[in-house]
Amino acid sequence: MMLDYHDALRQLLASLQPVSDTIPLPLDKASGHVLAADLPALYDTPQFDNSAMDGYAVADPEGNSTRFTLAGRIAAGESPELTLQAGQAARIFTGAPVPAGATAVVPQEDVQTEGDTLILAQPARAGAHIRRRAEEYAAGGTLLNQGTLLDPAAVALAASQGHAALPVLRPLRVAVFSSGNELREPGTDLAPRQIYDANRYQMLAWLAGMPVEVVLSGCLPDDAAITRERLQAASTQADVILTSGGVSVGEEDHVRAALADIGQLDVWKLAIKPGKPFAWGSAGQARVFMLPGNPVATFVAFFMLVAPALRKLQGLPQPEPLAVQAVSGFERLKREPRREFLRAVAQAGPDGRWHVSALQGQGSAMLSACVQANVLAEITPDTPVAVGDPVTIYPLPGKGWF
Ligand SMILES: Nc1nc2c(c(=O)[nH]1)N[C@H]1C(S)=C(S)[C@@H](COP(=O)(O)OP(=O)(O)OC[C@H]3O[C@@H](n4cnc5c(N)ncnc54)[C@H](O)[C@@H]3O)O[C@H]1N2
Ligand code: MOO
Repeated sequence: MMLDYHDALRQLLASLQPVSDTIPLPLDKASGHVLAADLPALYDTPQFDNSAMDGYAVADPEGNSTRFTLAGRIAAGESPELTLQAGQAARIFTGAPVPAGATAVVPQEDVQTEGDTLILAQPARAGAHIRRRAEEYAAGGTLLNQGTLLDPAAVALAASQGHAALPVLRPLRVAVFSSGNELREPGTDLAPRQIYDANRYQMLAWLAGMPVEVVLSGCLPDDAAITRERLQAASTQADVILTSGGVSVGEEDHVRAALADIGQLDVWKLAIKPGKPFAWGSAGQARVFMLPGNPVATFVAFFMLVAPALRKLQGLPQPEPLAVQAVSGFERLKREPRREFLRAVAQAGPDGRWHVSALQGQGSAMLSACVQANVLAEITPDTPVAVGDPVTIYPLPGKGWF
């Protein structure tokens, strides 16, 4: 009995332990990595009461004045000597420290000036447009929690508190192999019946968006002894070994057999389409993921299984692919016993829901639909789909959403 996708993903993720080694990375290299320890708030944020607007700081303790006498000017970066007395105002700019005595800031669009007199249409609300010291963070607290993905917002927050380097989980070391005697390197000549190696470059492209270090990359020949040797050598250098091809049932499919010889094969074959012969296991300390050779099977298996596994190994708290509910704009009468992931296009409808249409060219050798698709649409086993039926979609990266 082949495992269902959802059971397989659960089982796979449960079997993986995130890396634990920590390295420091400078801020400009930290994006996409996972924070390995809580990061302290070093300063109050903001550090001082400051203006949220270009305008005027006013001292109106009673909250009923509309006329003030201008008594000074404060720009960002300056330390005001000034203390405003009731009835006084100071010209002020966004980010500049609010002088002692000020009760509010009034944006410049809302005032008139006559010589040294500032005139408001109505009294300012107490505290208006003043960003208070420590209103966001107090020094000594936690700025970012361990396990946070260092996205642009988190990097900016760390920088805003003066952290120049961040402790992150060390990048995974990954080895990437395609396999097959028919494969040639792009840029070289093709002999008859040879094809170019698309899958190794596909896998490298998936990895390019992740905080990993590719330590080995190559093409394995259809040769049992060489495949064993290369995988064995990779297992001493890599945390993760990815292979594509040679995992099905043909006599020239040596990769799975090689893993069984040098390590351990945990699972082979899932009830998914495409991607059925997907397998995983381990060799020494290395986790091994074997992707089927058909390029679309590699695509689906990488996105739906390998990428979540890598996210788990990298310490991310929610490694599963994002699932979104949509409405089918297509009909599919076929009953397929494997759970299918169709290449599809989702668009927001006027009803505020996502509407999804399946692309032409669903063959597992047809990469063109992967290029056009912005989602994979999940078809439940043995279940026909009618227009208007609910469908789960998985947004693909690099298609304009993330
Ligand atoms: N008798 C059976 N045959 C096949 C079965 C099966 O259950 N019984 N499963 C089919 C399915 S489903 C898939 S998917 C493929 C996967 O097979 P392999 O992982 O062993 O892959 P290969 O046989 O090596 O190659 C399949 C196909 O993909 C092309 N390929 C391989 N690597 C690359 C690459 N790096 N770049 C571009 N194209 C690649 C290869 O030339 C073949 O055309 O098995 C089915 N067969
Ligand atoms: O699983 Mo295969 O991927 O159907 O082509």
